[in-house]
Amino acid sequence: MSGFDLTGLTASFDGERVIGPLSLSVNEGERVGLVGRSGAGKSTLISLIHQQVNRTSSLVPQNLGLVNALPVFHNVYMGRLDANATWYNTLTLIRPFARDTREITMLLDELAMPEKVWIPAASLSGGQRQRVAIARALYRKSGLLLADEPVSALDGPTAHLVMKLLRERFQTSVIALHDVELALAYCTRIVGIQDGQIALDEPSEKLTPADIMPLY
Ligand SMILES: Nc1ncnc2c1ncn2[C@@H]1O[C@H](COP(=O)(O)OP(=O)(O)OP(=O)(O)O)[C@@H](O)[C@H]1O
Repeated sequence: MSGFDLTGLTASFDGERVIGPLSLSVNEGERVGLVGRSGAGKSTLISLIHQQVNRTSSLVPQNLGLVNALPVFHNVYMGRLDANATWYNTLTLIRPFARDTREITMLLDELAMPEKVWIPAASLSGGQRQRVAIARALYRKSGLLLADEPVSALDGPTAHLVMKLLRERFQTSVIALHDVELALAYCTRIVGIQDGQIALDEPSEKLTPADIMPLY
């Protein structure tokens, strides 16, 4: 099951409520675009969902969560750390197994950066770092993707390439996007967040960019 049905979602910082209480139910197969102005609560909502689904989802956080001192390979490999035995993960740190190297290089090839597999994450550009976090989420092979602005640092054609890949590989997704056109093109449902509440929830096919603009 990759959908979820969550109620009573709330988050506060320093005693100030920034999310909810709200309910969000997402069916398997839905692709939800989370939109809303900066500070509306999208990132907070994504991490709440991630906690509530017991961290089983594939997550692309806004800060990417890469380990700079490790090569791209190991940053991607981390997507599936919990699926392997400790001895296997420890050996991989020193000398990766050929089948994992093959799989991860193929993923990086799909993201147009196979030559970076042994480069430390610290030496990558912003857009390359973002693609490593996306590769890590793809490598996890979860049915549910939670992604926070996953293509914000990518040029137009690369953003489309990544959005197509995410649509193809994840059955269900919740993706925060500032680019309303991308949200309408790749998501089946748009959820608009305003002041920590759901202010819009409609199928994408019923919406135009002008319908979403009042949220900004
Ligand atoms: N760790 C934190 N400590 C205090 N306040 C926080 C923290 N994280 C988020 N907030 C506050 O919660 C509110 C929602 O933030 P959040 O990052 O969820 O918004 P967002 O919609 O994702 O914004 P953006 O589009 O800029 O990423 C903001 O007012 C923000 O200042």
